[in-house]
Amino acid sequence: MTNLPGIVITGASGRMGQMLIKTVQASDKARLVGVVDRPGHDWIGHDVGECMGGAALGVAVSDDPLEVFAHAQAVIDFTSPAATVEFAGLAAQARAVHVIGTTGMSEDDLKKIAAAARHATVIRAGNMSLGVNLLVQLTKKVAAALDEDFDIEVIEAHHNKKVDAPSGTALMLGEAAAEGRGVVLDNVSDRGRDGITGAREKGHIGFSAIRGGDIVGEHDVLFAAVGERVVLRHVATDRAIFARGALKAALWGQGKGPGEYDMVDVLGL
Ligand SMILES: NC(=O)C1=CN([C@@H]2O[C@H](COP(=O)(O)OP(=O)(O)OC[C@H]3O[C@@H](n4cnc5c(N)ncnc54)[C@H](OP(=O)(O)O)[C@@H]3O)[C@@H](O)[C@H]2O)C=CC1
Ligand SMILES: O=C(O)C1=N[C@H](C(=O)O)C[C@H](O)C1
Repeated sequence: MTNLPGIVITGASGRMGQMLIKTVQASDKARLVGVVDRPGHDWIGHDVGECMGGAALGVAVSDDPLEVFAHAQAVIDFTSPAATVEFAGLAAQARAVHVIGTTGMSEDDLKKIAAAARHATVIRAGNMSLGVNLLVQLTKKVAAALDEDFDIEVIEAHHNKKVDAPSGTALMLGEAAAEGRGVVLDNVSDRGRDGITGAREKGHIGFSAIRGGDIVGEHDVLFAAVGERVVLRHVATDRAIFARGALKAALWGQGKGPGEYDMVDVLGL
């Protein structure tokens, strides 16, 4: 039992943090060795199981990531860009696999994570579910098959607490569509249309974001031509799909060399 990879969860009190803790706890392939939350959070020092309203798990919430990472084989991190950049350096120092689900990262954040991945195993994806990663592959194929007479639009919907847009998943889908078409997304991306925008430019890839209620995550890739439309869709109804994917990544990463990997590597898609 004690030979099982030890996992640390950051952002313990968050929506994904709590789901990840339950997922690791229920697994017979890994053990929960630590959880981290922000300094000053009222869970610090208390048993995380009790904080979550259940039975004690024998794991206290810490505000000292480096001390906790030192006991882990993997850190699963769904927090904020600033926290994730800090954790990337600390996980590398502790020689723990860093699984990153955090979205909304800037180019500068991504450079810092790439730097950490020069001497650490980092697995990062804007969506850890099997279904979305399959949709990414399908999007690439459909975009390669259809010409610019088909306008590509990525439409996403999430809960009203989400802080970043477009979602990490929408960006993955946009990148896949651009790759399928043989173009660079940054050169053809249409985001945040408002006012007198002019007619849609041929070849562009548009993004729209809906925010409301408790929507877990919904993504459509629309290929719209004159007289017909193709729609590829993924609907998440339970955050457990992301947590299962993240745990799978943490286990897959054991023994892998330094580098930045994604869920396509993990799932072998
Ligand atoms: N890749 C994927 O499959 C998925 C990715 N996500 C992404 O994961 C991220 C988190 O989502 P969600 O759980 O809904 O968000 P929440 O806001 O519910 O959770 C984030 C948690 O991280 C904590 N946190 C922030 N900064 C620190 C820090 N410096 N040290 C420790 N903890 C910190 C927050 O604490 P506090 O509240 O005090 O700020 C909070 O508890 C988002 O970027 C989201 O887009 C979500 C689902 C799936
Ligand atoms: O913030 C969320 O909730 C989600 N974030 C990820 C994203 O930005 O795509 C994944 C999922 O859609 C849920």
